[in-house]
Amino acid sequence: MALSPLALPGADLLFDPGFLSETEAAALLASLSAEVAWEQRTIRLFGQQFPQPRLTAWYGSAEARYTYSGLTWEPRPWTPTLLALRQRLETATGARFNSVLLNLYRDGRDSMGWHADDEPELGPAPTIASLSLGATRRFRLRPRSGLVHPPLSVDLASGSLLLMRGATQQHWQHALPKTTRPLGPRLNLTFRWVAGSDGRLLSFRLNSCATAIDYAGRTD
Ligand SMILES: O=C(O)CCC(=O)C(=O)O
Ligand SMILES: [Fe+2]
Repeated sequence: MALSPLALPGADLLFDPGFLSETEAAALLASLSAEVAWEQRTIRLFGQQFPQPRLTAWYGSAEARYTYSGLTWEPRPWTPTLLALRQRLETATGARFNSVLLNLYRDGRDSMGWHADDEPELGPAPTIASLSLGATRRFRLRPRSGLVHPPLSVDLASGSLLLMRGATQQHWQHALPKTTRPLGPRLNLTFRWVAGSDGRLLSFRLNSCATAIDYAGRTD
């Protein structure tokens, strides 16, 4: 299939519900679930530590150091599987990526809270390619202050590709809510370009007061 625009004011979104075939997506889910070094990180919020309600991993080129929810991550080196995927996504999108954040939502109790990917390392108008594998989950978008618009829901099925570009992160937040539906695991990869740690992009920080509030503990 092909990438086509999702109409949303102040955002630049492209969506391909079938970027990978079902078979390809299932094979990739199996290999990445096994070969990725998954971790459950903790997040500091209001002076307390909480386990993130999902497993994560960060891969990329050495310069792609990244600060996320108050944590600094050194990327693990690319694996052949991730490099091949990056190549494919660069060809399909015309963008360049030097890193990928992987999230594994083990079941419907795993989630990601409302945030925008507006860390200074990503620059003012990041292009983020989000590839989903496994269980279909509902991805929600809501406007940030200054924009009045109803929220948008997009069901991200296995093999789908969502491209967020331009001012999307400045005007919109997104989240992956919990669900009580019995679901298998879902793996999401967000390919990004992260500027080096020399601070080149710091002056472009536009949303300095944005918070990546991500507290949503599992109840088990
Ligand atoms: O799992 C998803 O679809 C969203 C992931 C996300 O927003 C992120 O990694 O920043
Ligand atoms: Fe995000």
